[in-house]
Amino acid sequence: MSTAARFISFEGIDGAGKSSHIDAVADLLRQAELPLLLTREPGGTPLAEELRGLFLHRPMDALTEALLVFAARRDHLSTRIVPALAQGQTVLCDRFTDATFAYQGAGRGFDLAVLTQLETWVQNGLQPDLTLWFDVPPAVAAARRSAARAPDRLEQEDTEFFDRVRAGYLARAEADPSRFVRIDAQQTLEAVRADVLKVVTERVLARRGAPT
Ligand SMILES: Nc1ncnc2c1ncn2[C@@H]1O[C@H](COP(=O)(O)OP(=O)(O)OP(=O)(O)O)[C@@H](O)[C@H]1O
Ligand SMILES: Cc1cn([C@H]2C[C@H](O)[C@@H](COP(=O)(O)O)O2)c(=O)[nH]c1=O
Repeated sequence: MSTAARFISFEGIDGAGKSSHIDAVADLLRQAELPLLLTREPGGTPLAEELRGLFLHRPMDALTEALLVFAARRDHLSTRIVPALAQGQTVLCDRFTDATFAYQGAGRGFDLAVLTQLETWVQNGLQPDLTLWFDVPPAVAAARRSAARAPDRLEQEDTEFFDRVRAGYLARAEADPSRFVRIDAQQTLEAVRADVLKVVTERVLARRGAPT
């Protein structure tokens, strides 16, 4: 049997619903007494949270976006994620590098080879063990967002942008099918939650104690 996933990322276009389910995953894992780090990107450290504020609200080109998210990621990895994994914690991360390939790569059209190079430099081979991709049509996500909050800089992009971002996630999922699990996020909140908790039960809790 494979080992339990310990680095888990949550991905999807803005408004897909992923943030609504991370707390439920954390509750499930805490009940099983797993030590947890709950974090997000861009962000997760004081420096990376400052970069997040700039990223979400200041105008900038695609290369600047990519450099900022990878700078934030480097600090996040070296000061929070890598130490947490080394201490045996399970890491739940709201977005990671797949977002960069989807948003800056597919959405903005930025050079994927450059992103791959940055990914290699910054992550040195480290990837999530499991990525839950909350997949939803952009029109559904836009309706959810507009009912919930004022848009930030990325959320002001049009439906075509989010169509490309969604296609970017699909490409990443197809390139790494054992890491990705697609969640049909168009369902009700309850149905999505049931799917998410089933995957986490199978890929984390049921595999605890399996030989490495
Ligand atoms: N399955 C669902 N059905 C209906 N509404 C939903 C569903 N999932 C989430 N929502 C609602 O949609 C809104 C956006 O959800 P949420 O903030 O979890 O999305 P998100 O993917 O984390 O977005 P972002 O990445 O932009 O933060 C919230 O108001 C939430 O209650
Ligand atoms: C990590 C990462 C994120 N983004 C975008 C995606 C979202 O629009 C925002 C983050 O907001 P959220 O409410 O925390 O989901 O940032 C990006 O474009 N590139 C990235 O690498």
